[in-house]
Amino acid sequence: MVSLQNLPHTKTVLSVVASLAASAVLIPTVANLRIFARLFRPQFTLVMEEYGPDYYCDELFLAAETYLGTKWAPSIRRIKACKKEKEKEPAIALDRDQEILDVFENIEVKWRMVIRENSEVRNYTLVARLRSYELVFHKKHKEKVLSSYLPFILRQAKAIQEENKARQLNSLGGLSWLTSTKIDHPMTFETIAMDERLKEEIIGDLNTFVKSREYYRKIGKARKRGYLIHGPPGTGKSSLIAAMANHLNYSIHYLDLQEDNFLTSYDIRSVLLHHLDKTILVIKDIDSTVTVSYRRRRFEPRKVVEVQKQAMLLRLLQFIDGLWLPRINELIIVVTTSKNEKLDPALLVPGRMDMHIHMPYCTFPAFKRLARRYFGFYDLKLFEEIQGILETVEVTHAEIVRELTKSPD
Ligand SMILES: Nc1ncnc2c1ncn2[C@@H]1O[C@H](COP(=O)(O)OP(=O)(O)OP(=O)(O)O)[C@@H](O)[C@H]1O
Repeated sequence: MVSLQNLPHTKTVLSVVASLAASAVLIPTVANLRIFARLFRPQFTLVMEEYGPDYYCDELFLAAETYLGTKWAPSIRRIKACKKEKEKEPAIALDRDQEILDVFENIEVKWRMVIRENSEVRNYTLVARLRSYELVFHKKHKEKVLSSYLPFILRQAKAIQEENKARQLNSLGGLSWLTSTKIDHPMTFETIAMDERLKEEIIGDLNTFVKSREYYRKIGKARKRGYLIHGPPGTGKSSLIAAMANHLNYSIHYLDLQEDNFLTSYDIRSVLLHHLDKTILVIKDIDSTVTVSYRRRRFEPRKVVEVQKQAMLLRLLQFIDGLWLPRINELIIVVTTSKNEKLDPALLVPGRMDMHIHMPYCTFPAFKRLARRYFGFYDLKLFEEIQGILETVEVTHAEIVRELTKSPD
């Protein structure tokens, strides 16, 4: 909640000034002159309270807290530190009555943290302590502070929060996402061995997607991009997903389409609505079938049926494309298969999966990259022979890595 106070009130100022001026003439002390100067300083104070009228945490207050947490000033004597589970580092915040000076495009502003005891009831809740940030600046900068500085604070805070967010690996347990671990996969686009032109194409596509928020908003579509990765087991499909997540700084959600309860549209909806933001939703081995047991009505016996994963995936994609999912904000869907020829043509129509990526058996350039990564070799006489062999046999990257890492020699 933000309120702008023109301090001090003109009438009060004039009357106080009149009496002060009178006394200042009689006793022109330094203290009097200071008070005099302060009263004339044309300041505005912008107040940002923690809670809005509906007792919702105010976005601007939180942004200010995040932004100021990165600022340090010798004047600060007391700070607060707290850490949320999903964050990498503890967050630092100003404590009561602490002040920070900031300069933005030659404008000087002063931030102050204020805590008031309070007995106000908001939305049936007693707010006992009201925290707020006060921003003090010269009144001639009012327009600039409102139109440039505050948006700058919001942007900065978002970037800091993103940076501090620990990326996670999640999988579906029942109908909710379980966080198993933090992503710490070393694979990057630098280390993955694959066709260089294809790699550049994927990086370009990902970068365009990330930058196209405005475009998706304009066309009114859910902001998602689908990648189909196909190739034999061990050629780097999962490694590519890790490289994509590392490149984008996204989390990963594994969706195992085995769940019995994944049959109803309601379930799909509740699973997806769980704020899948800045994440890669991974569905592996889409060519396979899953055995699902279900019952149509409550007292009927359960039936066991074989369901094509692709049918479930299609349904999921239709839901995501549907209008009821605009809340999904930056979602990348990656499906993998080792049998591309078994895929349902409906899945391959343009717009369903935006990019088809083939991960073939290991080629000679890919081998050289692996050798360089594991041994630091750039060239060897033996390479000629290996090149000849790779042209005649089908060998996966995983097999080569296993051989290369058998012994340090
Ligand atoms: N293209 C690659 N570049 C670098 N390392 C690779 C590559 N492909 C495979 N590897 C190595 O082999 C291991 C297994 O590969 P990965 O799991 O990515 O293959 P996959 O195609 O996803 O296999 P699957 O289909 O069985 O899941 C990786 O952890 C990595 O060490």
